[in-house]
Amino acid sequence: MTLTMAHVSLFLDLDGTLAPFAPVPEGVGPDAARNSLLRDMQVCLGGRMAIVSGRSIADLDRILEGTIVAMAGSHGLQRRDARLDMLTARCHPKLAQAVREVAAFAEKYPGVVVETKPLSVALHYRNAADIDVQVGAFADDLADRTGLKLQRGVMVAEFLSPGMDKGRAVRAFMVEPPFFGTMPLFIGDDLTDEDAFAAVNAFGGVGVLVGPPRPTYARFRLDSVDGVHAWLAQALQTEVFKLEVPVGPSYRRI
Ligand SMILES: O=P(O)(O)OC[C@H]1O[C@H](O[C@H]2O[C@H](CO)[C@@H](O)[C@H](O)[C@H]2O)[C@H](O)[C@@H](O)[C@@H]1O
Repeated sequence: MTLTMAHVSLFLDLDGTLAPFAPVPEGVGPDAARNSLLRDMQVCLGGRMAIVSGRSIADLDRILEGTIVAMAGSHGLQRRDARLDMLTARCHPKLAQAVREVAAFAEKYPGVVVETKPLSVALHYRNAADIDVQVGAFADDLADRTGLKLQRGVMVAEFLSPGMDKGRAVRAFMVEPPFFGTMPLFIGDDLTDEDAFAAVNAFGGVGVLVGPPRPTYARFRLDSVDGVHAWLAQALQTEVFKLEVPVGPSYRRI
């Protein structure tokens, strides 16, 4: 499948898609080559490009050096539109309690990293021993007691205000200029990106999964972060997005 750039809006996840994983969240920093590629892509698409991430917008600006205009951060709880207007959800009244309880849980398990964000708290256990079961029980209970939404990703449990996700963020961009009326393309790797894959499908667009095949709403696949960079560079040169590797019928959820 080949998509002419002039008809496309591009939505990109950050961690695992544009940036390789690091042991801790702050381990991801600015990268001159990546940021220059994204800047060029934003210009080439006439601003029809947005980063859609679980990170806060302030953190995205740190990593991307403030060069990208449209962004959804904190899984859509924060959104900066193409006119630079900011929309931010209210902080959940039980967030402070969740931060305390997550910190207390982390003290029991070496390697667990707590990331406190403006509108959520994430418990990362990428570097901890096999504690999936303990995290699962703790996270379900905390979400039940606080009313916070539990968002699971790969080796992470995050607690945030209910009501938003990456799919809703993509939908919000798609009804505004300069995105309105174009075909959305979403590139992402994590479970949290599935809402966005489903959203682009509803707009007649296409999702691209980064990494090995898995059950997904995405229709195409790229192998790795390096593969995403090379694919974006090729698109800039040719002014078309070429989608060559289907995700495989047995993995398609739709
Ligand atoms: O939606 P994304 O842009 O993919 O962001 C998802 C989360 O990414 C970050 O955590 C992940 O990457 C870290 C750095 O590589 C890694 O240490 C951690 O284990 C991963 O879960 C970020 O820190 C989170 O805030 C984002 O929600």
